[in-house]
Amino acid sequence: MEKIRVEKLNAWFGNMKVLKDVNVSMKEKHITAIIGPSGCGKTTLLRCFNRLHELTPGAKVEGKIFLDDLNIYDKDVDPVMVRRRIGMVFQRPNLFNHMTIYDNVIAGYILNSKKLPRDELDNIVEQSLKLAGIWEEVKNRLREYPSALSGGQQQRVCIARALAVKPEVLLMDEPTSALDPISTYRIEETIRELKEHITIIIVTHNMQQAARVSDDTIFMYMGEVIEAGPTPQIFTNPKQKLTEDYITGKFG
Ligand SMILES: Nc1ncnc2c1ncn2[C@@H]1O[C@H](COP(=O)(O)OP(=O)(O)OP(=O)(O)O)[C@@H](O)[C@H]1O
Repeated sequence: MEKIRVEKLNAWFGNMKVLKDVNVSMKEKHITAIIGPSGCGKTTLLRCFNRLHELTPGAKVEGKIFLDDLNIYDKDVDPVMVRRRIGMVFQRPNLFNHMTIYDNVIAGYILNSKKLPRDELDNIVEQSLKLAGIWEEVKNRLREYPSALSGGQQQRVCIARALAVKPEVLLMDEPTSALDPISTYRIEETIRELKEHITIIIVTHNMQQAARVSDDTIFMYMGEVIEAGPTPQIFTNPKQKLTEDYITGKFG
């Protein structure tokens, strides 16, 4: 089933058009990878999904993105609600250093002044850290600060924090680009486990990673979607010459 559908999406930074008539969709509880050479618009497209792009001064978006039946760019849609339903994990771990690991996981609740009973919060923290595959490593360290954790552990706490508010979609912008191979492997494992619960869209520079983790792949070039389809087909039998040239390393 389709979870997200993009229709005639165009985006700008000032006068520079960086997304050109993008039409593409993502299936529910699938992992969709967005690949393409540097500067082709992967991150911009990702940031349109939770209405972050428009926060950059001078940036503009036109077109529609449907989350189920809701066009998130409709005039009366609240971007904060969109960001609750569509969470995001960034390239580098960005935990709040002055907050404990526990408080970081429930930061979404603290920042929204949403008061929940302690045992409910405890439960959210445990479930989120379990889903992010880091519970065993931090369950006795919840009152410590993030700086006590490795980069890979911090990134998994970031994933837990994003999951804690129970989003339907998780956006990941090169989530392992700052990590060593073992941490990368563990995050990829976590991503694959998460798809049982959630729809995932991941931007990656790393084609092996796209091939390893994703069900579907979108190939972009100079602001356009060139080809989208099941990952095995994109990697072994692409329809477009440009896709084939990129996949086989002729440019990139
Ligand atoms: N804050 C910004 N202000 C102006 N232009 C920007 C800004 N961020 C990105 N761009 C430009 O928009 C275009 C698309 O960038 P985007 O970051 O979406 O590409 P990308 O495919 O994610 O690249 P990379 O793989 O290098 O991260 C590029 O030409 C880039 O230089």
